Amino acid sequence: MELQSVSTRGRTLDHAARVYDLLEPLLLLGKQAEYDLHLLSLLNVSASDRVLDLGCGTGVLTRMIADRLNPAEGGESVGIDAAARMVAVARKKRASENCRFEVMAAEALGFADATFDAVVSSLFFHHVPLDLKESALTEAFRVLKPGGRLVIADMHIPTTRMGALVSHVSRWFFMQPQIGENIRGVLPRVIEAAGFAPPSIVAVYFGYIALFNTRKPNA
Ligand SMILES: C[S@@+](CC[C@H](N)C(=O)[O-])C[C@H]1O[C@@H](n2cnc3c(N)ncnc32)[C@H](O)[C@@H]1O
Repeated sequence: MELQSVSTRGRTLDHAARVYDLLEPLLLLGKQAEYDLHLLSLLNVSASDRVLDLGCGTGVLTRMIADRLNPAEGGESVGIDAAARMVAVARKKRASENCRFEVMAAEALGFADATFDAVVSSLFFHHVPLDLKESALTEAFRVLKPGGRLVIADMHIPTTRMGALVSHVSRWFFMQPQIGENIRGVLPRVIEAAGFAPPSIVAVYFGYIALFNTRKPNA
């Protein structure tokens, strides 16, 4: 049965699914793998962790996480994306015992409370308007266990001239007003408003992208 995309006001990438893995390295000058590795070092997964990747696209990060988990100990990496074609590509590249992909909107997660040890996301939050950023983070908080980690890579206030230039060009190129919200620095405020501890923030990729690292407080 053909997968169906879910309805969302986020900017989904069904139309780009086939070429995404070719385009992304060009747009990010091959830097994505570098900051995905940085994100993974902050995440520091244990073999038995259950990890959720929001807006997983073709599942590059979801698979990198799965490689660090042990299914025999319950380790599982789950990627969700609202775009059915992205999920179809991700599943084709790899779906295994401890690595699965679902069509789902980040603002309406179909998982029980306290299911995951960690939630991650790379370049998803600039695809959704402010109220969906808020709902997605409230949902991330709900599905995390107490003490669970949240690590996000996304556009933030540029810290270098080059970063400012790249963010203005990408706002124009992608015609996404939500990028403007990100570069005005809304994410840390929205992360805290969802109940998380204040995130630590590390600038990467010419100060154009930041890694936000925080936890759900212990109950
Ligand atoms: C720039 S891509 C990032 C993909 C992947 N995380 C990566 O780093 O390559 C953003 C993804 O968010 C997805 N998306 C947009 N709105 C969404 C929503 N409300 N819920 C879940 N995914 C969404 C898009 O379909 C797209 O695949």
